[in-house]
Amino acid sequence: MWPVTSIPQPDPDTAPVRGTGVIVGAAIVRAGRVLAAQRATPAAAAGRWEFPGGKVEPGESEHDALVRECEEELGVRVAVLSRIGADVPMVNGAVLRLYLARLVEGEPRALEHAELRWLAADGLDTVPWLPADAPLAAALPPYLVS
Ligand SMILES: Nc1nc2c([nH]c(=O)n2[C@H]2C[C@H](O)[C@@H](COP(=O)(O)OP(=O)(O)OP(=O)(O)O)O2)c(=O)[nH]1
Repeated sequence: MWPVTSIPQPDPDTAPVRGTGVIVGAAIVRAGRVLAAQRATPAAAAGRWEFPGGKVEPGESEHDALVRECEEELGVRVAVLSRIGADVPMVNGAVLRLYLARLVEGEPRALEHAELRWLAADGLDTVPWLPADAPLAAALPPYLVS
């Protein structure tokens, strides 16, 4: 019989994660409200709300991925600031990582989403978030003081 050994597990909040395992989201805050986006696809996630963003491509920094995704999805340029909350593990083994962001240029348009909404702190629970986003939305109120 093989001896049973205890393998130390990395701390999920601090361990480095390979680029393709990270989904970055942008909490774009303006005047005390955060921009939430309703997914249009795939069918299983359609109707749920999320933060604009997406997968970090190999060789791409997380900041660059967020800037790229916000251009593709919203038609805006953002400045990426500090991280918000801890990584949220997702069912596919990836993690969702949220960053505070500010609009630098343009007005967000739903180029890939079904709808966009600016939510104040007291409106964060008015939309059905994707499961991984709920704990991150709950961490937002301190950032939504106008
Ligand atoms: N962008 C984004 N995706 C999220 C969030 N929460 C969450 O569970 N997801 C999931 C949905 C998808 O399964 C995955 C990211 O998919 P995506 O479609 O946004 O990423 P992408 O643009 O890089 O994907 P692709 O269509 O280019 O393949 O992460 C979130 O807040 N923002």
